[in-house]
Amino acid sequence: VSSRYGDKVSTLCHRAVAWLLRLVRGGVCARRTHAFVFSSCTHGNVHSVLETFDLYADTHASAAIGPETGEVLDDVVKRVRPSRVLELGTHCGYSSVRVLRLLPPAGRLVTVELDPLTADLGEEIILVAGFKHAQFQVLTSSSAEVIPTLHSVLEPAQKSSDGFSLVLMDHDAQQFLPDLLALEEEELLCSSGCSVLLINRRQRAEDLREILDHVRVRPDCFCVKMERPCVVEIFYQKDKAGL
Ligand SMILES: C[S@@+](CC[C@H](N)C(=O)[O-])C[C@H]1O[C@@H](n2cnc3c(N)ncnc32)[C@H](O)[C@@H]1O
Repeated sequence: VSSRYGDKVSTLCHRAVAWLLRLVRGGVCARRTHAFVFSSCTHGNVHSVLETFDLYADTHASAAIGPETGEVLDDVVKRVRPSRVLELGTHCGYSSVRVLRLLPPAGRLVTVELDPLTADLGEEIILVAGFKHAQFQVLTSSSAEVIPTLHSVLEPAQKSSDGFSLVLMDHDAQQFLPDLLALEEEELLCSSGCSVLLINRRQRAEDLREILDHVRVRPDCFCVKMERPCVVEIFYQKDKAGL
């Protein structure tokens, strides 16, 4: 019994150390990326901000989706023309800036970041790129905690809203399915159509297996619209006739 107890304690310790390392490394990565972009880009110039991120990523480890996946994201934003976008996983704001620059004048981005310091750094970069708080909101929270509160963030003055027509998930692959289900449960996915982009960081099919298996057994409201090694697009529509 005591050896089993010891094993459990040791597993917990390993997990705690791994979590701390992820937190510290993540913080360092965000601070370095932010410092480089902030000091090297032309403030107020979106293209310069994105170019500076890409320049940084040429020589350093970077959490930003980068130009290749960024172009896939751009194509989806141009096709969907969303008025409300939800991003899970802000980091330093690279993908937020990519999305914001393509939104219509009335479009809004809500972006969620778990780590408070990273959220502040990301928000600053979005402002440096020239966007205003009327166009975006950074929420510091875990996706699971924030989703049930999003109705009030979307349309504070109204009881109901159309929900998000684009969701970008680039936070934690293990959260993709629970968060998708929570968004559906809360009726936060636009019923007339919502594209959900899943960023497959490790480009491993098994990382997305759970969510794709779920989607494929529900053809009444989901379909897989695009499947690339680094990004998968799921399309949600409540009314099957439109699929
Ligand atoms: C890969 S980075 C996002 C990169 C960003 N999309 C870009 O292209 O610049 C993932 C971010 O998600 C955050 N994150 C991880 N799990 C999360 C969760 N459950 N809820 C919200 N944010 C989370 C991490 O702190 C990290 O900053």
